Amino acid sequence: MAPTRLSTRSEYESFVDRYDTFLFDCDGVIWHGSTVVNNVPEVLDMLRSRGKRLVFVTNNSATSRKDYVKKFTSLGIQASVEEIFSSAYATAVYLHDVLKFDPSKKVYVIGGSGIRHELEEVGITTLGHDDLGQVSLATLKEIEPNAEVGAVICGIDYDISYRKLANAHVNLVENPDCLFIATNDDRTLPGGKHMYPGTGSLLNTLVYSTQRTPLVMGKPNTPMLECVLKKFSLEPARTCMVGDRLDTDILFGIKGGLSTLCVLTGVADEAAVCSPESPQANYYMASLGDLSVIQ
Ligand SMILES: O=C(O)[C@H](O)[C@H](O)COP(=O)(O)O
Ligand SMILES: [Mg+2]
Repeated sequence: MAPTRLSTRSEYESFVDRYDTFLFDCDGVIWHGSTVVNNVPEVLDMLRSRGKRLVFVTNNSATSRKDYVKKFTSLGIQASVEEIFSSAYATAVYLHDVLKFDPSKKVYVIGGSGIRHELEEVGITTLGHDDLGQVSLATLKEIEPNAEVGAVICGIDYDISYRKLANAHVNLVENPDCLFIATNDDRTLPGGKHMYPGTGSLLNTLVYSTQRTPLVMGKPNTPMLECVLKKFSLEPARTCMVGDRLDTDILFGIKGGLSTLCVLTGVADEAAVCSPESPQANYYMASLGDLSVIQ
């Protein structure tokens, strides 16, 4: 079923009135990199003024929730830590609360400060963020499995290095008890003008070399979905997931029994959004900033 295209003021009004909670994806919906999408701050203000609850659900694990608040503020958007649910936070919650990860063990991280800080918040020590040094065949033998490492986590890492990959690889291959977790597995990362390699593209280097399958946290996978549904006690019939990608955001909404809105901000290809295998009823399409016509 093709999505219902919203384009008139009355269509926007009745769409907004249908829901109490809006889950917003971030990359490609609220912003592209560090550029906010036109009129989106006004749309979010309008929703808040109508008493709507906003939750920001992002697969981007590069930034901690506290630092996301700073980013939102810098872009003129009000947001609290409690409203932000990133794949780094979902990973920390899952390791700590669900897997009951042994705090005497450490986590080797391929990823940014977002993962490190969220894990530290739940008392888990991380390794790997400064493994940036050059490697040669002569120095390769220095890279050994570390018995203290109980898990390897892979997220988006703008400072990816062979040294990090080699450390992650030996820990995953030499220690079968070492958990293998990915914050998400998006193939690409929207950066505004272009798409770039996403977490999934980095992750698959390790999947290929170790022949191990990671547990993936982020949209549309179950760990993130269950955490969000539980933490915010969502009423599916009154909740809409707003995203830019069918394979993560829209599928996440469908799995949660939510309504979905696919936004067209130059990332989601309109043809793909309208593809015949597009999902179910309560599936909408709009340019998010256009909703600013209603106050
Ligand atoms: O590669 C990634 O990690 C993702 O493309 C990216 O960060 C997605 O973030 P989201 O659209 O879920 O905010
Ligand atoms: Mg996105």
